[in-house]
Amino acid sequence: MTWRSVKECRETLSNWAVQALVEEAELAPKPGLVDPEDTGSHSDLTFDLMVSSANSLRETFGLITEVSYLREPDQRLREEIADIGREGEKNMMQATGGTNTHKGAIWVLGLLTSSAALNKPGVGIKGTIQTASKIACYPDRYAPITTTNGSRIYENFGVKGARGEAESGYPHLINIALPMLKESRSKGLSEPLARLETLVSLIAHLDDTCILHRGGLPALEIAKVMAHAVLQNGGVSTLKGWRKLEELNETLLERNASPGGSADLLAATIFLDKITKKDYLNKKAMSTI
Ligand SMILES: CC(C)(COP(=O)(O)OP(=O)(O)OC[C@H]1O[C@@H](n2cnc3c(N)ncnc32)[C@H](O)[C@@H]1O)[C@@H](O)C(=O)NCCC(=O)NCCS
Ligand SMILES: Nc1ncnc2c1ncn2[C@@H]1O[C@H](COP(=O)(O)OP(=O)(O)OP(=O)(O)O)[C@@H](O)[C@H]1O
Repeated sequence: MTWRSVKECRETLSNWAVQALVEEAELAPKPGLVDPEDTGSHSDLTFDLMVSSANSLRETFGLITEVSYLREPDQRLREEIADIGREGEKNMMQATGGTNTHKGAIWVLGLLTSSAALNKPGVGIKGTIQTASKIACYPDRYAPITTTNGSRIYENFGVKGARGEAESGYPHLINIALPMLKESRSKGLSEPLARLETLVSLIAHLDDTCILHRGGLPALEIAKVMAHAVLQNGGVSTLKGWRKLEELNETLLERNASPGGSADLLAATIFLDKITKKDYLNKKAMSTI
């Protein structure tokens, strides 16, 4: 099986990446994060801004798809998509008037769209993640030497954040988010509840540098404990679990903390879910050779 053309590949994958970001933003009520009901811990973000930022990234994901199309993962590809990703960050900053809406999301969805474009469709979720990780492991030789929230966190806490998650093969996608989405659906949860449960399970496990840089280690620890409490009390589809989710939200707001890394990995989970949809695999997006 293969794509009919690079154009089809580009349009399909960039649409799904943008759609995954929009669906992540639309999910509510997310603790500490921007959604249609409130802006969580973010005084400089709105739901409309998240959606227009997501749409402004279609070109970035499209270009990444195009340069990756049926290539091998190698150092040159890594550097080409790093360049496009950095340009995408600049465009995002322009589209939002200087606010970071999707930096972490550009990183993970950039790597995944690149991987999905260079692999043939049908390689599956694990294959797509493995190649994305392989690309991330090549050194980014032209990365500007600047201090970022992530670099400060690494110096202070030794936590590797978004880069470490990619280089180690996305363990929180493989071991936490994807199994939780599957399990929640098989228990009969509605799609929004299954996604919310997936987000909570990510918060319970991830060393999220977004929480760390806003609230320090105490915020990260309490967020994990309280997210675990949601799951231990039956999850988001039960009254007790829902109360715990509200408590988690209140605590994150009190500490001005936001699980942006978990939100990015939820968007990645939604994207990966789309690439295994049967209509895409059987007929819609490709021909069989
Ligand atoms: C690696 C990245 C994220 C930069 O790291 P940096 O230290 O500057 O990130 P910073 O801390 O400012 O933001 C990272 C964001 O990642 C997310 N995040 C935080 N923790 C985690 C985690 N444990 N796992 C996954 N994502 C996380 C959050 O949204 C957070 O805000 C990336 O932006 C980058 O290197 N870009 C260069 C362009 C590039 O190579 N692109 C390639 C594909 S597009
Ligand atoms: N729905 C969402 N709400 C808020 N953040 C999200 C959401 N979805 C994804 N994110 C991620 O959260 C990160 C935004 O975090 P944050 O606002 O803390 O930005 P920052 O620039 O790291 O911090 P600061 O604004 O404090 O300097 C982005 O990298 C983005 O990918």
